[in-house]
Amino acid sequence: MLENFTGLDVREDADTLHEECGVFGIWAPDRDVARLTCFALRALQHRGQESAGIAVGNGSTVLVRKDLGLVAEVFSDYDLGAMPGKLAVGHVRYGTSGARSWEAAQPHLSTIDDVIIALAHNGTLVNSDHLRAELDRVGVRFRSNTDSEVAAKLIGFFTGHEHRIIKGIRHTMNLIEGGYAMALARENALYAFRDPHGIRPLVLGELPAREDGTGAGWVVASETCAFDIVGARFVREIEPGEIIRISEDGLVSEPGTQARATHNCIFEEVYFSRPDSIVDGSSVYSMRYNMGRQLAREAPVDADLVIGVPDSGLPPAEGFAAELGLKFGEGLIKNRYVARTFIQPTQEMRQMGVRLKLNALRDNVEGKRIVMVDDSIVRGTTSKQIVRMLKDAGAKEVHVRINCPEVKWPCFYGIDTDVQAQLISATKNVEEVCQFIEADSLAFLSLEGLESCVPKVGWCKACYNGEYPVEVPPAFAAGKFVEGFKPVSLYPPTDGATRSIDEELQVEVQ
Ligand SMILES: O=P(O)(O)OC[C@H]1O[C@H](OP(=O)(O)OP(=O)(O)O)[C@H](O)[C@@H]1O
Ligand SMILES: NC(=O)CC[C@H](N)C(=O)O
Ligand code: SF4
Ligand SMILES: [Mg+2]
Repeated sequence: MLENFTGLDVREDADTLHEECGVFGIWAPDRDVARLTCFALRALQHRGQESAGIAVGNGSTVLVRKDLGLVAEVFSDYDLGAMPGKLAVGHVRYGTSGARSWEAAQPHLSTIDDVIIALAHNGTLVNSDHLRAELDRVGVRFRSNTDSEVAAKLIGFFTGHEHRIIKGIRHTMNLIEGGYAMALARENALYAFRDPHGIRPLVLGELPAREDGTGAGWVVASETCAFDIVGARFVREIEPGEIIRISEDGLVSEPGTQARATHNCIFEEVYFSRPDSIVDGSSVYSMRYNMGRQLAREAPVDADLVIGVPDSGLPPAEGFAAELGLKFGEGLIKNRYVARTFIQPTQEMRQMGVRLKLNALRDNVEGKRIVMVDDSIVRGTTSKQIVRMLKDAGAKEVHVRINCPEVKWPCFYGIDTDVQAQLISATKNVEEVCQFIEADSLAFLSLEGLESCVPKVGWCKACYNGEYPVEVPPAFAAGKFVEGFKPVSLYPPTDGATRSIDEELQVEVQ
């Protein structure tokens, strides 16, 4: 069955904004680490539905199980029972680099003599082609064509020379550019590290001991919602450029690479993160609610009912209605058993995909002037389908309100929107998009309005304003921008971006 998928890249067929990836790591020698990782991955399932994997360190080696499919499809009770260990890392994938294949599923392995390491990565590395060629030159072989495997093999390569994994990670962090939040397992230690701009999120939590004093441990995850499910307490964010190492010796924070200006992905707040997660000290739910209120102040409209597009459009719709004193209610019912994985690659089936997932609630919308709030318009497929659905169900007017600005620029740091021509707002203005989705009116939240609803940390906003914190190498960007669009690089590339492996081996790391 797997062979049907191997090497088949279906990302071109994707028709809505897809998530990125979720990573998790746990150090808890007297807990069932594989099962706890499986629970955590289920909490992070919204971040990626293509494949799932768990690697367990059991003191003497690393065991991995990964496959295409949802977490519940990949891991049986039997599988989890066969993976006892002290620590584990887990991953759910929506690929941004390489095929949607078994080989591209994570964690990726690398061996250094008799030591095995397993790496889980959320993000995209913009210079992985150069680094792959470098590894290729020195005889390193790959099983997949993903950027994440390049990182795993780089760590393995440098560790082979330096004989310490921490040094292997540091050399790798010197070279890789882009967005990354990574968790790495070896047989007796867990590592977690994050890109120097903090583009992709990674948080640290603590597992409290049981009443008898056993069971204490540490966890790392893309989002805090994964902590709640395993009973862990949020401790702090993993800092940009930091490496955390957890072993019998406890938790140690080590410098990885020089932190640069913080640029957390603002789209996490808008769409990717679950509303019950806490990001930068604020609840995602409350930030989205406030985005809805701000949107209502910026683009008010009189209506009989405000509805949200499930799931991420619900909190801002509630805020929008509250701000204007309008009625908030359900207008769309979501079939929670439909996974995008099953959406087929023809236009007819794509459209059916939205209908499979959502249906209009005629009782509530018939004869009414509706405000429909969603988090974003990317390619425009979802909004167009839903507006039609609401009108077919008898809505008199449908006013669309979007709680982020127009997505005009491609993302190269972990989201699969790296081709600008696919973004409807890159080539159409608000009025034209409104016509395309056949709405009665359309408005987007301003960038200033969005920023007023999130904490005052540094943000990556490149998909809205074209200002990229990490320079995208010309070869990687080739053909990805619409003619006439000139991205701005906020900083020059680092020295490591184009360095060869031989040159990096001359660099002293601690
Ligand atoms: O303009 P489009 O290209 O259609 O993309 C935008 C839509 O994609 C996302 O929803 P998605 O269906 O991916 O997931 P969700 O159910 O989590 O909202 C997002 O919430 C928008 O609804
Ligand atoms: N969405 C992601 O974070 C993907 C991670 C990695 N670039 C991959 O394609 O596997
Ligand atoms: S470009 Fe947009 S989606 Fe990509 S990391 Fe930056 S803010 Fe996030
Ligand atoms: Mg949606």
